[in-house]
Amino acid sequence: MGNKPKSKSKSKADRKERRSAELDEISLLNEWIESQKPDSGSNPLALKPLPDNAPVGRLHDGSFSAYSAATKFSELPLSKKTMDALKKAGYVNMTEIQRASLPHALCGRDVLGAAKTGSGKTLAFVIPVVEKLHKERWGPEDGVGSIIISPTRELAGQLFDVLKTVGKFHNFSAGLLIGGRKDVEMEKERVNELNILVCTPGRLLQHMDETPNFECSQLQILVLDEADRILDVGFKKSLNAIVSQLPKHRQTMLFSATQTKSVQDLARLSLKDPEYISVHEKAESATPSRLQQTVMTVPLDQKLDMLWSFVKAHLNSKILVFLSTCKQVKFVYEAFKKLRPGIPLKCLHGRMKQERRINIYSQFCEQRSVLFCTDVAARGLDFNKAVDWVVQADCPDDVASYIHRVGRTARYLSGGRSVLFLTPSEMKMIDKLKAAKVPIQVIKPNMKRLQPVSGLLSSLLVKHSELQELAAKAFIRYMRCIHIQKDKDVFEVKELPIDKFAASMGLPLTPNIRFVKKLKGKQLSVGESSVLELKASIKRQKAETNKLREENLDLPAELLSLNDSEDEDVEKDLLLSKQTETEGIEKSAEFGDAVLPTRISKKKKKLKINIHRPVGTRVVFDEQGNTLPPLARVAGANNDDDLSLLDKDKRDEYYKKMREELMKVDKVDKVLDRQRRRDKRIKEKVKRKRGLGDEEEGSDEDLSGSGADEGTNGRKPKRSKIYFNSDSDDDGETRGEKESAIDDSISLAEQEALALKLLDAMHQ
Ligand SMILES: Nc1ncnc2c1ncn2[C@@H]1O[C@H](COP(=O)(O)OP(=O)(O)OP(=O)(O)O)[C@@H](O)[C@H]1O
Repeated sequence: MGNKPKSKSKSKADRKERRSAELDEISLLNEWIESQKPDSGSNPLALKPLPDNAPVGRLHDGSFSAYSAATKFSELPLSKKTMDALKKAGYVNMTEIQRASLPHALCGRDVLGAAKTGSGKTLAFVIPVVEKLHKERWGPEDGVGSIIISPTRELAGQLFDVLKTVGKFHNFSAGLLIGGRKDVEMEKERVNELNILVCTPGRLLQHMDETPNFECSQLQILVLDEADRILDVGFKKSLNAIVSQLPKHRQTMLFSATQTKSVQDLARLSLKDPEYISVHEKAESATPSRLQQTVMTVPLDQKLDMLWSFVKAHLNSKILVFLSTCKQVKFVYEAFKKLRPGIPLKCLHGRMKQERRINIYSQFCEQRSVLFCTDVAARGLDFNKAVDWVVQADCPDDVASYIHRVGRTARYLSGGRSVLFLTPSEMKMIDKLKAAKVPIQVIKPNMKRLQPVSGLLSSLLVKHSELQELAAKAFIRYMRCIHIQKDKDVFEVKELPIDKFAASMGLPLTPNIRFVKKLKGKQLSVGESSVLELKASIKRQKAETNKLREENLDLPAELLSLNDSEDEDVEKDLLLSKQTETEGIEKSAEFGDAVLPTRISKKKKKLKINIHRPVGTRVVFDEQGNTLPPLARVAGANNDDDLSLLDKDKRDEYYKKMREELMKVDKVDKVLDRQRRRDKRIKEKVKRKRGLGDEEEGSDEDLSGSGADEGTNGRKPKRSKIYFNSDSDDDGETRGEKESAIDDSISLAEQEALALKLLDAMHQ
């Protein structure tokens, strides 16, 4: 009992001692920072590094070591708590952007930092944030001391994790404020107690507008990560509203791989003589040196074939595929999933629920898989285990967007590869990339290795009407996206093979798009064209905002042969099929010379062997001796009716008939299949009994062992279930959905058989 007051006083004394040690440390750090400040405008990278084992901090003569020449974190004037956290996380040596910016940022200057993707910019601003509040002895009662703004929720989450790592031993409170979370009311209750906010602009503004007593009048540091994006037109209003509520006297830091220097932008943020730190400005390339970048021409109507072929040839890789709209991501993901490429597929876009987005993001961090995504994943994300390939299946909006997308691979010290598909009318993008110091190699696709998928898509679309709807929406969104693009040197709807593209997606008809009709229909007079241009520019602005919304950026080898120079590595790796990956596929099979198996196409080109067709299935040839994909044959039979399909009633009737026929064929198929499986089971049973008899005669132990192994009646698990289980898990689908996914998927053999039967039935 008597001990109690003693221990209380002891802990009080401890606290007092700790506080006084902390105060001493802070005053030493301040003295050190003040005495060795780098000259304003100087580049710390130009200084001679400190010799190894040189004394650090206060020296014998009372002076301090020159931290502006630091190459290691331990040579910087950092608190022990931050140093311990960095050590624990394994950070020892600084990257160039950290060496160049930290000395300036630690002495309180505004910083405008630019460095290549994956070069460690996050620590370059998180460390000064933590240190500033530590030195100010910031506490819960002081309110918001720092705000870090990110354009996307995933990136905000990632920044928050880095902040937690660096601030591990500090006592600040920090909060992640991003849209799409249901607990906004709880957030409102607690947000006033937070010292550091990591947020997206929309959510921050929501709190500024709605949360009682929420204020940031004491703010010390504001950070904009991916600053050029946040200063973009899409965020303009939100950012202006946010900045108007912040005190002008603060430190501001802006970071990005593609930095803004626009005076207007900087004036909006009231930067004071900012330090422009662009460590890779003089570098030979604007992208990481370990990144191998290639580009090839892919006609729009062969894009899906090319993408499918690429995925099939890289089943052991982690691949990020960028498409331009959410709808395309959905369509390609759903369609490819049904075709079962042999690698888990995932998709990420802004229309997904937040929880699902987070799940997909973390699963992709851990797993070999293909992630189809919009630009929501283009910036800042640091996928835990290296991404092997970045595939830009759709052309990026501009050079900056290209740089950020490819920057998801080859991060820090690791290597990576990227390939960009450009349609013939988008080829000017190559000049723009080269002018921006992007070392990109032009390569030619090896059409012999192309695996056409369009025919399969046609059959999928007939079987699954929801997929047809998705395809139509994806088609329309893509066209609109091209239409509203600013850069008309690169993006021009008129140049696109619209009908062929629709057909390549498996669509029986080209969906009607008003603006395309308008563009096609008449030659515009000068007056009309400027009115249209004006309308287009308004649309572009709206679209920019919508795009950000879509992304939920929170507003309320063998396929390729090198063209110029030969690079064997690239050649081999791109679409180099491994033997194991081509199981069930005739190795020597060739496929058509880029013939698109579209239904409406009347061109009869050579199409040799369909490599998807399992050995032994029936092949049907047309009069010229060419094979035809399943539904192209059906369409061929009705070629005369193609035009009449434009009539909605007739089209519906046509589809209804097709579906009925398919259902009939399905029924027959199911009966046959059931019978086949029953026969197989009986055969296996007989075989097992025989085997069992042998074993019984041999040994009892063996018998029990084999019995245990055959807990599933000796049947092998179904291949499709294993695959779809893993995929469905990826999607966070409910059990019911998973099951329907299993039922819905049709194998290639089934598709062929169905189409053949359907053809017979229709002829009859
Ligand atoms: N000093 C360091 N030592 C070791 N690893 C580091 C260091 N600094 C950063 N990294 C690692 O490098 C990777 C990339 O860092 P970061 O995400 O900060 O890059 P970035 O420059 O912000 O990229 P982006 O422009 O794409 O946003 C991360 O995995 C990070 O942990």
